[in-house]
Order: sequence, then structure tokens, then C-alpha cells
Amino acid sequence: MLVSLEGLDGSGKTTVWERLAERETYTFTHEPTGSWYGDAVRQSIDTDGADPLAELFLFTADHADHLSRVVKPALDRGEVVVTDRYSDSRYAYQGAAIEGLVPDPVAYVQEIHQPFTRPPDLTIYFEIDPETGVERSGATNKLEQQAFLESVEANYERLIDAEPDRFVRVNAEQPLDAVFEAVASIIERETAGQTD
Ligand SMILES: Nc1ncnc2c1ncn2[C@@H]1O[C@H](COP(=O)(O)OP(=O)(O)O)[C@@H](O)[C@H]1O
Ligand SMILES: Cc1cn([C@H]2C[C@H](O)[C@@H](COP(=O)(O)OP(=O)(O)O)O2)c(=O)[nH]c1=O
Repeated sequence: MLVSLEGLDGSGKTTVWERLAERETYTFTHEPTGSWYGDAVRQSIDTDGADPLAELFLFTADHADHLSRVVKPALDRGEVVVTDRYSDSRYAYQGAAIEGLVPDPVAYVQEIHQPFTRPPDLTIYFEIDPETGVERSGATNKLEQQAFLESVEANYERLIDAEPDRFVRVNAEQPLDAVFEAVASIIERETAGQTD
């Protein structure tokens, strides 16, 4: 079973993911990954003026490698995989970043993935106000600015509207312990009795 954690920067995904890894025996992974593809992605997002379409394809290359090297083999072994960000991050973030360059950016990014990706079985959406996200994350790169995060949030809402059964919302403005327990219990409930 494949579980993704999604939300705006500063919503607490990574903190919760790290705490889950201390307590649970799931397979933990993330995007951007630690591979050289992930290094290329991080180099691009730290570059002001980097071409947004080029950046989309770097993120997508990192995803393709992550899928074939880590995610699919773990799922084939029957493991529960918990990933800090996954394909919805591309639909929401690059959907916002390439606005104006193609007619329907979110649909375009989804179409690029559709033939090869493996959608999550469950996606936990860490819901947070963009302003709080910017405050928490400290806006260290161009993807963490408030106006941009408002577009990203609108894209996430569109994705949730399209697939309400896949997404579970968690109020990420609560104290960390409450967010963590909510996420842990959702995953426990959804994975009970499942092996893939
Ligand atoms: N529920 C919470 N309440 C207050 N601060 C939080 C909460 N969750 C995370 N933080 C803090 O916000 C910052 C960003 O958290 P992080 O887990 O890196 O978010 P993300 O991975 O979603 O960008 C960190 O300093 C973290 O300690
Ligand atoms: C995976 C992914 C991340 N991002 C963005 C979100 C973050 O601003 C940045 C780095 O991701 P990440 O290191 O996961 O940041 P965070 O701690 O907020 O989870 O890259 C995309 O724009 N598209 C993507 O496909």
C-alpha cells in the first residue's frame, strides 16, 4: 500500500514523517529523493529564474527513478510505503509554476505522469493557511512565497475535489502531537489487514 503525505511548505509533513519513522516499520521515502536526480532538482529550485518547464521535467525524472528504484520494488515486497511528497506535489506546485505556459497546467502535468506513474492508495493532506506555512518554513526558496503557495493550495483543492476518496484531510494548524496522532491513526486504520 502506498501512502503519500502532501501539503504546503511548512505544513509539518517532514516532522510527522520523521516521528512516524521512529515508531513504525513502514518503508519511508520522499521526493525530491536523495539521488543525483534529486540533487539536480534542489539545484534548480534554489536557482532564481530557472526555467519552470525544465524544472517540471527534472522533478518528473526524479519521480520516475524513485518509482522504479524504490517505490515499486517495496510495493512488490508487500510493504507499506509512506512517502513525504509524491506526484500530487508536481500537479499542485508545477501546475502553479507553469501557469500561462500551457493551457491547463494541472491537467498537463497529470497527463505526463499518467502512462507510467503508480498513484497513491491514500493521500494525507496537511491542511494549513499559506501564511502560516510561509512563517513556519521561513520562505527560503522561490516555491515558498505566499502568493505562489495560494495558487498551489487552489491546485491541491482541485485534486481533492476530483478524488475525494483518496484524500484524508488533517488540520495541520493543531499542535504537533495532535497532528502526529491523527496521521498515525489514519495510516493504521487504512493499512489494517492490507499487504500491498
Ligand atoms: N503542528 C505544528 N505546530 C507548530 N510548528 C510546527 C508544526 N508542525 C511542524 N512545525 C514546525 O514548522 C516547521 C516546518 O515543518 P516541516 O515538517 O519541515 O514542514 P514541511 O515538511 O511540511 O515543509 C518546522 O520548524 C517544524 O518544527
Ligand atoms: C516533490 C516536489 C516538491 N516541490 C517543492 C516543494 C518544496 O518547496 C520544495 C522542496 O521539497 P521538500 O524538500 O519536500 O520541502 P518540504 O520540507 O516543504 O516538504 O520542492 C515541487 O515543487 N514539486 C514536487 O514535485
